Amino acid sequence: MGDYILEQSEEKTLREFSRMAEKSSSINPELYSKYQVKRGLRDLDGRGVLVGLTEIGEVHSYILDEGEIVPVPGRLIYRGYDIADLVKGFKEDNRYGFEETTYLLLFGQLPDQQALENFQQLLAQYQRLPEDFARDVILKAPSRDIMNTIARSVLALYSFDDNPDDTTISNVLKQCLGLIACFPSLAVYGYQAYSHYHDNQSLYIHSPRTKLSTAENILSMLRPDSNYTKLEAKLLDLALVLHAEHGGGNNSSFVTHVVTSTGTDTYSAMSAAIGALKGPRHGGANIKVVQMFEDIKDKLKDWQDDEEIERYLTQILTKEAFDRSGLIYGIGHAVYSISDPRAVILKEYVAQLAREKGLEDEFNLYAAVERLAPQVISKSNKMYKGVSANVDFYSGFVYRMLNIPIEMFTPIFAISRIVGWSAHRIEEIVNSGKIIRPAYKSVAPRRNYIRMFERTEEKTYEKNV
Ligand SMILES: CC(=O)SCCNC(=O)CCNC(=O)[C@H](O)C(C)(C)COP(=O)(O)OP(=O)(O)OC[C@H]1O[C@@H](n2cnc3c(N)ncnc32)[C@H](O)[C@@H]1OP(=O)(O)O
Ligand SMILES: O=C([O-])CC(=O)C(=O)O
Repeated sequence: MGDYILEQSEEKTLREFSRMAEKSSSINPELYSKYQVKRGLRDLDGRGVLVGLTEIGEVHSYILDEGEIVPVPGRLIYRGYDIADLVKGFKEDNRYGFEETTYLLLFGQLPDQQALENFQQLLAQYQRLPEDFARDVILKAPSRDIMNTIARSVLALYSFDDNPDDTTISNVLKQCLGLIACFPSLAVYGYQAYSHYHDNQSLYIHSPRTKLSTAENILSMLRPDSNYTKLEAKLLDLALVLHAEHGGGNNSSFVTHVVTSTGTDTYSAMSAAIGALKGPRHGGANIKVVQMFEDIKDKLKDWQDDEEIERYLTQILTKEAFDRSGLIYGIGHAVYSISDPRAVILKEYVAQLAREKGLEDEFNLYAAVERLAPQVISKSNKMYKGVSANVDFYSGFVYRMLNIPIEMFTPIFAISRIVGWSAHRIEEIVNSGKIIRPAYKSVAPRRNYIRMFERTEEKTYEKNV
Protein backbone atom coordinates (compact mmCIF):
# COMPACT_ATOMS: atom_id res chain seq x y z
CA MET A 1 0.00 0.00 0.00
CA GLY A 2 2.78 2.36 1.05
CA ASP A 3 4.65 1.59 -2.22
CA TYR A 4 1.48 2.18 -4.20
CA ILE A 5 1.00 5.61 -2.65
CA LEU A 6 4.65 6.43 -3.27
CA GLU A 7 4.31 5.32 -6.90
CA GLN A 8 1.16 7.39 -7.32
CA SER A 9 2.83 10.47 -5.93
CA GLU A 10 5.96 9.82 -8.02
CA GLU A 11 3.78 9.59 -11.11
CA LYS A 12 2.00 12.81 -10.20
CA THR A 13 5.29 14.60 -9.53
CA LEU A 14 6.73 13.36 -12.82
CA ARG A 15 3.61 14.43 -14.69
CA GLU A 16 3.91 17.91 -13.23
CA PHE A 17 7.66 18.10 -13.93
CA SER A 18 7.06 16.87 -17.48
CA ARG A 19 4.48 19.58 -18.04
CA MET A 20 6.95 22.19 -16.77
CA ALA A 21 9.82 20.75 -18.83
CA GLU A 22 7.70 20.70 -21.96
CA LYS A 23 6.37 24.18 -21.46
CA SER A 24 9.77 25.66 -20.72
CA SER A 25 11.26 23.92 -23.80
CA SER A 26 8.79 25.09 -26.36
CA ILE A 27 9.92 27.82 -28.73
CA ASN A 28 7.59 29.88 -30.88
CA PRO A 29 7.89 28.37 -34.40
CA GLU A 30 7.76 31.84 -35.99
CA LEU A 31 11.09 32.68 -34.38
CA TYR A 32 12.84 30.09 -36.54
CA SER A 33 11.89 32.04 -39.67
CA LYS A 34 12.53 35.38 -38.01
CA TYR A 35 16.13 34.44 -37.22
CA GLN A 36 16.53 32.40 -40.41
CA VAL A 37 17.50 29.29 -38.50
CA LYS A 38 18.56 26.47 -40.82
CA ARG A 39 16.48 23.81 -39.10
CA GLY A 40 17.90 20.34 -39.55
CA LEU A 41 20.91 22.12 -41.05
CA ARG A 42 18.96 22.62 -44.28
CA ASP A 43 18.96 25.56 -46.65
CA LEU A 44 15.63 27.16 -47.52
CA ASP A 45 15.28 24.94 -50.60
CA GLY A 46 15.57 21.81 -48.41
CA ARG A 47 19.17 21.00 -49.39
CA GLY A 48 21.70 20.37 -46.62
CA VAL A 49 23.84 23.30 -45.48
CA LEU A 50 27.35 22.79 -46.82
CA VAL A 51 29.53 22.08 -43.76
CA GLY A 52 32.32 19.94 -45.09
CA LEU A 53 34.14 18.35 -47.98
CA THR A 54 34.73 14.65 -48.49
CA GLU A 55 36.26 12.26 -50.99
CA ILE A 56 34.68 9.16 -49.50
CA GLY A 57 31.10 9.02 -50.73
CA GLU A 58 28.97 11.11 -53.07
CA VAL A 59 25.18 11.14 -52.99
CA HIS A 60 23.88 12.45 -56.29
CA SER A 61 20.21 13.40 -56.66
CA TYR A 62 19.82 16.48 -58.84
CA ILE A 63 21.46 18.58 -61.53
CA LEU A 64 21.42 22.36 -61.88
CA ASP A 65 19.92 23.62 -65.10
CA GLU A 66 20.53 27.38 -65.44
CA GLY A 67 20.39 27.69 -61.65
CA GLU A 68 17.23 25.54 -61.35
CA ILE A 69 17.35 22.29 -59.39
CA VAL A 70 16.30 19.39 -61.58
CA PRO A 71 15.83 16.08 -59.70
CA VAL A 72 17.42 13.04 -61.31
CA PRO A 73 17.41 9.34 -60.40
CA GLY A 74 19.76 8.88 -57.43
CA ARG A 75 23.33 7.67 -57.77
CA LEU A 76 25.68 6.66 -54.98
CA ILE A 77 29.39 6.88 -55.59
CA TYR A 78 32.09 5.32 -53.39
CA ARG A 79 35.52 6.94 -53.86
CA GLY A 80 34.58 7.90 -57.42
CA TYR A 81 33.08 4.53 -58.39
CA ASP A 82 29.35 4.18 -58.98
CA ILE A 83 27.95 1.47 -56.67
CA ALA A 84 26.07 0.01 -59.63
CA ASP A 85 29.45 -0.66 -61.32
CA LEU A 86 31.00 -2.05 -58.14
CA VAL A 87 28.08 -4.43 -57.65
CA LYS A 88 28.16 -5.51 -61.29
CA GLY A 89 31.92 -6.13 -60.97
CA PHE A 90 31.89 -8.54 -58.04
CA LYS A 91 28.64 -10.19 -59.13
CA GLU A 92 30.09 -10.98 -62.55
CA ASP A 93 33.19 -12.43 -60.90
CA ASN A 94 30.91 -14.36 -58.53
CA ARG A 95 32.75 -13.20 -55.40
CA TYR A 96 31.92 -11.37 -52.22
CA GLY A 97 32.11 -7.58 -52.35
CA PHE A 98 32.01 -6.22 -48.79
CA GLU A 99 35.70 -6.65 -47.88
CA GLU A 100 36.76 -5.11 -51.20
CA THR A 101 34.35 -2.21 -50.60
CA THR A 102 35.83 -1.76 -47.12
CA TYR A 103 39.32 -1.55 -48.63
CA LEU A 104 38.12 0.94 -51.22
CA LEU A 105 36.38 3.21 -48.71
CA LEU A 106 39.27 3.19 -46.24
CA PHE A 107 42.21 3.46 -48.62
CA GLY A 108 40.69 5.21 -51.65
CA GLN A 109 41.54 2.57 -54.24
CA LEU A 110 40.39 -0.83 -55.41
CA PRO A 111 42.66 -3.65 -54.23
CA ASP A 112 44.25 -6.14 -56.61
CA GLN A 113 43.88 -9.84 -55.73
CA GLN A 114 46.98 -9.93 -53.52
CA ALA A 115 46.17 -6.68 -51.68
CA LEU A 116 42.66 -7.96 -50.99
CA GLU A 117 43.94 -11.26 -49.64
CA ASN A 118 46.43 -9.48 -47.35
CA PHE A 119 43.69 -7.18 -46.13
CA GLN A 120 41.31 -10.05 -45.44
CA GLN A 121 44.03 -11.81 -43.45
CA LEU A 122 44.55 -8.68 -41.37
CA LEU A 123 40.80 -8.38 -40.70
CA ALA A 124 40.71 -12.07 -39.74
CA GLN A 125 43.44 -11.44 -37.15
CA TYR A 126 41.29 -8.74 -35.54
CA GLN A 127 38.12 -10.84 -35.57
CA ARG A 128 38.57 -12.44 -32.16
CA LEU A 129 37.18 -10.60 -29.18
CA PRO A 130 39.38 -10.24 -26.10
CA GLU A 131 39.50 -13.32 -23.87
CA ASP A 132 36.20 -13.78 -21.98
CA PHE A 133 34.72 -10.58 -23.47
CA ALA A 134 31.55 -12.38 -24.58
CA ARG A 135 31.06 -13.91 -21.14
CA ASP A 136 32.02 -10.86 -19.06
CA VAL A 137 30.50 -8.06 -21.16
CA ILE A 138 28.00 -9.24 -23.76
CA LEU A 139 26.20 -11.97 -21.85
CA LYS A 140 25.81 -9.77 -18.78
CA ALA A 141 22.53 -7.84 -18.56
CA PRO A 142 21.59 -8.35 -22.23
CA SER A 143 19.44 -5.64 -23.75
CA ARG A 144 16.42 -6.16 -25.96
CA ASP A 145 17.95 -3.57 -28.26
CA ILE A 146 21.04 -4.97 -29.92
CA MET A 147 22.25 -1.53 -31.03
CA ASN A 148 22.52 -0.59 -27.36
CA THR A 149 24.36 -3.83 -26.68
CA ILE A 150 26.85 -3.08 -29.47
CA ALA A 151 27.40 0.47 -28.21
CA ARG A 152 28.01 -0.83 -24.68
CA SER A 153 30.48 -3.39 -26.03
CA VAL A 154 32.29 -0.76 -28.09
CA LEU A 155 32.71 1.44 -25.00
CA ALA A 156 33.91 -1.58 -23.01
CA LEU A 157 36.53 -2.37 -25.66
CA TYR A 158 38.23 0.91 -24.70
CA SER A 159 39.34 -0.78 -21.48
CA PHE A 160 40.96 -3.64 -23.40
CA ASP A 161 43.03 -1.30 -25.61
CA ASP A 162 46.57 -0.51 -24.37
CA ASN A 163 46.61 2.78 -26.21
CA PRO A 164 42.97 3.91 -26.44
CA ASP A 165 43.36 7.70 -26.57
CA ASP A 166 46.11 7.90 -29.18
CA THR A 167 44.56 9.64 -32.21
CA THR A 168 47.46 9.19 -34.62
CA ILE A 169 46.18 7.81 -37.92
CA SER A 170 47.99 4.49 -37.55
CA ASN A 171 46.44 3.89 -34.14
CA VAL A 172 42.96 5.06 -35.17
CA LEU A 173 43.11 2.87 -38.28
CA LYS A 174 44.09 -0.13 -36.17
CA GLN A 175 41.20 0.54 -33.79
CA CYS A 176 38.76 0.98 -36.68
CA LEU A 177 39.88 -2.25 -38.35
CA GLY A 178 39.49 -3.99 -35.00
CA LEU A 179 35.92 -2.71 -34.69
CA ILE A 180 35.02 -3.50 -38.32
CA ALA A 181 36.31 -7.04 -37.83
CA CYS A 182 34.53 -7.74 -34.56
CA PHE A 183 31.20 -5.93 -35.14
CA PRO A 184 29.58 -9.14 -36.51
CA SER A 185 30.44 -11.00 -33.27
CA LEU A 186 29.34 -8.09 -31.07
CA ALA A 187 25.99 -7.94 -32.85
CA VAL A 188 25.31 -11.67 -33.17
CA TYR A 189 26.39 -12.53 -29.61
CA GLY A 190 24.31 -9.61 -28.36
CA TYR A 191 21.33 -11.10 -30.16
CA GLN A 192 22.04 -14.64 -28.90
CA ALA A 193 22.25 -13.37 -25.33
CA TYR A 194 18.95 -11.52 -25.72
CA SER A 195 17.19 -14.45 -27.31
CA HIS A 196 18.51 -16.77 -24.58
CA TYR A 197 17.70 -14.64 -21.54
CA HIS A 198 14.54 -12.91 -22.76
CA ASP A 199 13.06 -15.56 -25.04
CA ASN A 200 14.32 -18.68 -23.31
CA GLN A 201 16.06 -19.93 -26.46
CA SER A 202 19.18 -22.11 -26.36
CA LEU A 203 22.37 -20.11 -26.25
CA TYR A 204 24.64 -20.47 -29.29
CA ILE A 205 28.05 -18.81 -29.37
CA HIS A 206 29.78 -19.83 -32.59
CA SER A 207 33.22 -18.34 -33.20
CA PRO A 208 33.75 -16.42 -36.44
CA ARG A 209 35.88 -18.29 -38.96
CA THR A 210 38.88 -16.62 -40.53
CA LYS A 211 38.30 -18.01 -44.02
CA LEU A 212 34.70 -16.77 -44.27
CA SER A 213 33.47 -13.46 -45.64
CA THR A 214 31.69 -11.07 -43.27
CA ALA A 215 28.28 -12.07 -44.67
CA GLU A 216 29.04 -15.78 -44.29
CA ASN A 217 30.24 -15.26 -40.73
CA ILE A 218 27.06 -13.39 -39.77
CA LEU A 219 24.86 -16.23 -41.04
CA SER A 220 27.09 -18.93 -39.63
CA MET A 221 27.19 -17.33 -36.17
CA LEU A 222 23.46 -16.59 -36.15
CA ARG A 223 22.20 -20.03 -37.10
CA PRO A 224 22.26 -22.86 -34.59
CA ASP A 225 23.63 -25.31 -37.20
CA SER A 226 25.83 -22.64 -38.87
CA ASN A 227 24.45 -23.65 -42.26
CA TYR A 228 23.71 -21.20 -45.07
CA THR A 229 23.64 -21.32 -48.84
CA LYS A 230 26.01 -19.37 -51.07
CA LEU A 231 23.00 -17.57 -52.51
CA GLU A 232 21.92 -16.38 -49.05
CA ALA A 233 25.42 -15.20 -48.15
CA LYS A 234 25.80 -13.37 -51.48
CA LEU A 235 22.52 -11.53 -50.94
CA LEU A 236 23.55 -10.45 -47.43
CA ASP A 237 26.95 -9.43 -48.80
CA LEU A 238 25.21 -7.23 -51.37
CA ALA A 239 23.16 -5.56 -48.62
CA LEU A 240 26.38 -4.91 -46.67
CA VAL A 241 28.02 -3.30 -49.71
CA LEU A 242 24.99 -1.05 -50.28
CA HIS A 243 24.85 0.20 -46.67
CA ALA A 244 28.55 0.92 -46.14
CA GLU A 245 28.72 4.64 -46.83
CA HIS A 246 26.53 7.66 -47.54
CA GLY A 247 28.61 10.82 -47.54
CA GLY A 248 29.57 12.99 -44.57
CA GLY A 249 26.11 14.50 -44.01
CA ASN A 250 24.06 11.47 -43.06
CA ASN A 251 23.23 11.74 -39.39
CA SER A 252 25.48 8.99 -37.99
CA SER A 253 28.49 9.90 -40.15
CA PHE A 254 28.05 13.55 -39.26
CA VAL A 255 27.91 12.54 -35.60
CA THR A 256 31.23 10.76 -36.19
CA HIS A 257 32.67 14.02 -37.55
CA VAL A 258 31.22 16.09 -34.69
CA VAL A 259 32.44 13.77 -31.95
CA THR A 260 35.81 13.18 -33.63
CA SER A 261 36.37 16.94 -33.89
CA THR A 262 36.60 17.12 -30.08
CA GLY A 263 39.72 14.96 -30.17
CA THR A 264 38.07 12.08 -28.35
CA ASP A 265 38.85 8.38 -28.75
CA THR A 266 37.60 6.01 -31.46
CA TYR A 267 35.36 3.99 -29.11
CA SER A 268 33.50 7.10 -27.92
CA ALA A 269 33.02 8.36 -31.48
CA MET A 270 31.74 5.01 -32.76
CA SER A 271 29.34 4.46 -29.88
CA ALA A 272 27.82 7.88 -30.56
CA ALA A 273 27.39 6.97 -34.25
CA ILE A 274 25.66 3.72 -33.26
CA GLY A 275 23.21 5.73 -31.13
CA ALA A 276 22.45 7.96 -34.10
CA LEU A 277 21.96 5.10 -36.56
CA LYS A 278 19.55 3.36 -34.20
CA GLY A 279 16.96 6.13 -34.57
CA PRO A 280 13.81 5.19 -36.53
CA ARG A 281 14.24 8.17 -38.84
CA HIS A 282 17.69 6.84 -39.78
CA GLY A 283 18.90 3.19 -39.84
CA GLY A 284 16.30 2.06 -37.30
CA ALA A 285 13.69 2.53 -40.04
CA ASN A 286 14.45 -0.96 -41.39
CA ILE A 287 12.85 -2.54 -38.30
CA LYS A 288 9.92 -0.10 -38.40
CA VAL A 289 9.21 -0.87 -42.06
CA VAL A 290 8.71 -4.56 -41.36
CA GLN A 291 6.59 -3.84 -38.28
CA MET A 292 4.56 -1.33 -40.29
CA PHE A 293 3.90 -3.95 -42.97
CA GLU A 294 2.83 -6.47 -40.36
CA ASP A 295 0.30 -3.89 -39.22
CA ILE A 296 -0.80 -3.08 -42.78
CA LYS A 297 -1.27 -6.77 -43.58
CA ASP A 298 -3.28 -7.19 -40.44
CA LYS A 299 -5.54 -4.19 -40.99
CA LEU A 300 -6.15 -4.35 -44.74
CA LYS A 301 -9.03 -6.46 -46.04
CA ASP A 302 -7.77 -6.48 -49.61
CA TRP A 303 -4.01 -6.12 -50.23
CA GLN A 304 -4.69 -5.26 -53.84
CA ASP A 305 -7.11 -2.42 -53.22
CA ASP A 306 -5.24 0.84 -53.89
CA GLU A 307 -7.95 2.93 -52.26
CA GLU A 308 -7.81 0.92 -49.06
CA ILE A 309 -4.01 1.13 -49.00
CA GLU A 310 -4.15 4.89 -49.57
CA ARG A 311 -6.64 5.30 -46.74
CA TYR A 312 -4.40 3.37 -44.38
CA LEU A 313 -1.31 5.38 -45.39
CA THR A 314 -3.26 8.59 -44.80
CA GLN A 315 -4.12 7.33 -41.32
CA ILE A 316 -0.41 6.78 -40.67
CA LEU A 317 0.28 10.37 -41.68
CA THR A 318 -2.51 11.68 -39.45
CA LYS A 319 -1.07 9.66 -36.55
CA GLU A 320 -4.15 7.45 -36.32
CA ALA A 321 -2.42 4.23 -37.40
CA PHE A 322 0.68 2.18 -36.65
CA ASP A 323 3.10 3.84 -34.19
CA ARG A 324 1.36 7.24 -34.40
CA SER A 325 4.59 9.01 -35.32
CA GLY A 326 3.07 10.27 -38.58
CA LEU A 327 5.84 8.63 -40.61
CA ILE A 328 5.55 6.12 -43.42
CA TYR A 329 8.77 4.25 -42.82
CA GLY A 330 11.11 3.39 -45.66
CA ILE A 331 9.80 6.29 -47.72
CA GLY A 332 11.56 9.63 -48.18
CA HIS A 333 15.14 10.71 -47.92
CA ALA A 334 16.97 13.89 -47.00
CA VAL A 335 18.81 13.88 -50.35
CA TYR A 336 17.22 11.52 -52.88
CA SER A 337 13.97 12.44 -54.55
CA ILE A 338 13.20 10.36 -57.67
CA SER A 339 14.94 7.22 -56.42
CA ASP A 340 17.48 5.77 -54.01
CA PRO A 341 19.77 3.58 -56.15
CA ARG A 342 20.16 1.04 -53.33
CA ALA A 343 16.41 0.51 -53.09
CA VAL A 344 16.31 -0.01 -56.86
CA ILE A 345 19.01 -2.69 -56.67
CA LEU A 346 17.51 -4.41 -53.62
CA LYS A 347 14.03 -4.41 -55.16
CA GLU A 348 15.28 -6.52 -58.09
CA TYR A 349 16.58 -9.19 -55.73
CA VAL A 350 13.52 -9.04 -53.50
CA ALA A 351 11.26 -9.56 -56.52
CA GLN A 352 13.21 -12.66 -57.58
CA LEU A 353 13.42 -14.16 -54.13
CA ALA A 354 9.78 -13.41 -53.30
CA ARG A 355 8.76 -15.30 -56.47
CA GLU A 356 10.92 -18.26 -55.43
CA LYS A 357 9.53 -18.28 -51.89
CA GLY A 358 5.89 -17.80 -52.91
CA LEU A 359 5.70 -14.35 -51.30
CA GLU A 360 4.52 -12.53 -54.40
CA ASP A 361 1.40 -11.12 -52.71
CA GLU A 362 3.51 -9.52 -50.04
CA PHE A 363 5.96 -8.19 -52.61
CA ASN A 364 3.08 -6.68 -54.57
CA LEU A 365 1.84 -5.00 -51.40
CA TYR A 366 5.30 -3.48 -50.85
CA ALA A 367 5.36 -2.30 -54.45
CA ALA A 368 1.89 -0.73 -54.05
CA VAL A 369 2.95 1.15 -50.91
CA GLU A 370 6.12 2.27 -52.70
CA ARG A 371 3.94 3.65 -55.51
CA LEU A 372 1.18 5.21 -53.39
CA ALA A 373 3.05 6.60 -50.35
CA PRO A 374 4.79 9.45 -52.22
CA GLN A 375 1.40 10.69 -53.49
CA VAL A 376 -0.12 10.51 -50.02
CA ILE A 377 2.83 12.31 -48.40
CA SER A 378 2.96 15.07 -51.00
CA LYS A 379 -0.75 15.76 -50.52
CA SER A 380 -0.28 16.66 -46.86
CA ASN A 381 3.27 18.08 -46.66
CA LYS A 382 5.14 21.01 -48.04
CA MET A 383 7.56 19.18 -50.31
CA TYR A 384 10.88 20.56 -51.48
CA LYS A 385 11.33 17.56 -53.67
CA GLY A 386 9.73 14.22 -54.39
CA VAL A 387 9.95 11.25 -52.04
CA SER A 388 10.55 7.63 -52.97
CA ALA A 389 11.49 4.33 -51.34
CA ASN A 390 14.80 4.52 -49.47
CA VAL A 391 17.35 1.77 -48.71
CA ASP A 392 15.44 0.72 -45.58
CA PHE A 393 12.24 0.00 -47.52
CA TYR A 394 13.25 -3.36 -49.00
CA SER A 395 16.21 -4.33 -46.79
CA GLY A 396 14.03 -5.74 -44.00
CA PHE A 397 12.12 -7.84 -46.55
CA VAL A 398 15.47 -9.23 -47.74
CA TYR A 399 16.57 -10.06 -44.18
CA ARG A 400 13.25 -11.69 -43.40
CA MET A 401 13.59 -13.93 -46.44
CA LEU A 402 17.04 -14.86 -45.11
CA ASN A 403 15.37 -15.77 -41.79
CA ILE A 404 17.37 -13.11 -39.98
CA PRO A 405 15.62 -12.02 -36.77
CA ILE A 406 14.16 -8.51 -36.79
CA GLU A 407 16.34 -7.41 -33.83
CA MET A 408 19.37 -7.86 -36.10
CA PHE A 409 18.20 -5.59 -38.95
CA THR A 410 19.66 -2.30 -37.72
CA PRO A 411 22.76 -4.04 -36.28
CA ILE A 412 23.45 -5.41 -39.78
CA PHE A 413 23.29 -1.82 -41.03
CA ALA A 414 25.83 -0.89 -38.33
CA ILE A 415 28.14 -3.81 -39.25
CA SER A 416 28.32 -2.25 -42.68
CA ARG A 417 28.19 1.50 -41.92
CA ILE A 418 31.05 1.31 -39.43
CA VAL A 419 33.23 1.22 -42.53
CA GLY A 420 31.94 4.64 -43.63
CA TRP A 421 32.21 6.00 -40.07
CA SER A 422 35.83 4.82 -39.91
CA ALA A 423 36.73 6.50 -43.19
CA HIS A 424 35.02 9.71 -42.03
CA ARG A 425 36.76 9.65 -38.65
CA ILE A 426 40.11 9.39 -40.40
CA GLU A 427 39.18 12.13 -42.89
CA GLU A 428 38.12 14.41 -40.02
CA ILE A 429 41.38 13.86 -38.15
CA VAL A 430 43.55 14.33 -41.24
CA ASN A 431 41.86 17.51 -42.48
CA SER A 432 40.37 19.29 -39.55
CA GLY A 433 41.78 20.76 -36.40
CA LYS A 434 38.65 22.83 -35.89
CA ILE A 435 36.08 21.76 -33.35
CA ILE A 436 32.57 21.58 -34.88
CA ARG A 437 30.49 24.12 -33.07
CA PRO A 438 27.47 25.78 -34.73
CA ALA A 439 25.49 28.59 -33.10
CA TYR A 440 22.21 28.62 -31.18
CA LYS A 441 20.57 31.98 -30.63
CA SER A 442 19.04 32.35 -27.20
CA VAL A 443 15.50 33.70 -27.40
CA ALA A 444 14.85 33.60 -23.67
CA PRO A 445 14.28 36.91 -21.90
CA ARG A 446 16.84 37.84 -19.24
CA ARG A 447 15.49 37.78 -15.68
CA ASN A 448 16.36 39.18 -12.28
CA TYR A 449 17.37 36.62 -9.70
CA ILE A 450 14.72 35.98 -7.03
CA ARG A 451 15.96 34.98 -3.58
CA MET A 452 14.53 31.78 -2.15
CA PHE A 453 12.45 33.48 0.56
CA GLU A 454 10.82 35.72 -2.07
CA ARG A 455 9.79 32.90 -4.42
CA THR A 456 6.06 32.56 -4.14
CA GLU A 457 4.63 29.94 -6.43
CA GLU A 458 2.82 32.57 -8.45
CA LYS A 459 5.87 34.77 -8.83
CA THR A 460 8.20 31.93 -9.77
CA TYR A 461 5.77 30.44 -12.22
CA GLU A 462 5.12 33.74 -13.92
CA LYS A 463 8.76 34.64 -14.19
CA ASN A 464 10.26 31.29 -14.89
CA VAL A 465 7.97 29.68 -17.41
C1 LIG B 1 19.33 5.06 -43.99
C2 LIG B 1 18.40 6.15 -43.84
O1 LIG B 1 18.55 6.90 -42.92
S1 LIG B 1 17.23 6.36 -45.02
C3 LIG B 1 15.88 7.15 -44.17
C4 LIG B 1 15.17 6.18 -43.26
N1 LIG B 1 14.05 6.83 -42.58
C5 LIG B 1 12.76 6.55 -42.86
O2 LIG B 1 12.45 5.75 -43.71
C6 LIG B 1 11.73 7.25 -42.01
C7 LIG B 1 10.66 7.87 -42.87
N2 LIG B 1 11.17 9.00 -43.63
C8 LIG B 1 11.39 10.20 -43.03
O3 LIG B 1 11.15 10.40 -41.85
C9 LIG B 1 11.96 11.32 -43.89
O4 LIG B 1 11.73 11.06 -45.24
C10 LIG B 1 13.48 11.52 -43.66
C11 LIG B 1 13.75 11.79 -42.18
C12 LIG B 1 14.25 10.31 -44.10
C13 LIG B 1 13.92 12.71 -44.49
O5 LIG B 1 13.18 13.81 -44.07
P1 LIG B 1 13.35 15.23 -44.78
O6 LIG B 1 14.78 15.47 -45.01
O7 LIG B 1 12.59 16.22 -43.98
O8 LIG B 1 12.70 14.95 -46.21
P2 LIG B 1 11.93 15.96 -47.18
O9 LIG B 1 12.53 17.31 -47.10
O10 LIG B 1 11.84 15.29 -48.49
O11 LIG B 1 10.48 15.98 -46.51
C14 LIG B 1 9.52 16.98 -46.75
C15 LIG B 1 8.39 16.81 -45.77
O12 LIG B 1 7.77 15.53 -45.95
C16 LIG B 1 7.78 14.80 -44.74
N3 LIG B 1 8.08 13.42 -45.01
C17 LIG B 1 9.10 12.94 -45.74
N4 LIG B 1 9.09 11.59 -45.72
C18 LIG B 1 8.04 11.25 -44.96
C19 LIG B 1 7.52 10.00 -44.56
N5 LIG B 1 8.08 8.86 -44.94
N6 LIG B 1 6.41 9.98 -43.80
C20 LIG B 1 5.82 11.12 -43.41
N7 LIG B 1 6.28 12.35 -43.74
C21 LIG B 1 7.38 12.39 -44.51
C22 LIG B 1 8.93 15.41 -43.95
O13 LIG B 1 8.76 15.19 -42.55
C23 LIG B 1 8.85 16.85 -44.33
O14 LIG B 1 7.84 17.48 -43.60
P3 LIG B 1 8.16 18.78 -42.72
O15 LIG B 1 8.75 19.77 -43.69
O16 LIG B 1 6.84 19.15 -42.15
O17 LIG B 1 9.19 18.33 -41.70
O1 LIG C 1 22.05 9.99 -46.09
C1 LIG C 1 21.15 9.97 -45.23
O2 LIG C 1 20.57 10.99 -44.82
C2 LIG C 1 20.72 8.70 -44.61
C3 LIG C 1 21.65 7.56 -44.81
O3 LIG C 1 22.58 7.34 -44.05
C4 LIG C 1 21.46 6.69 -45.93
O4 LIG C 1 20.56 6.91 -46.72
O5 LIG C 1 22.22 5.70 -46.05
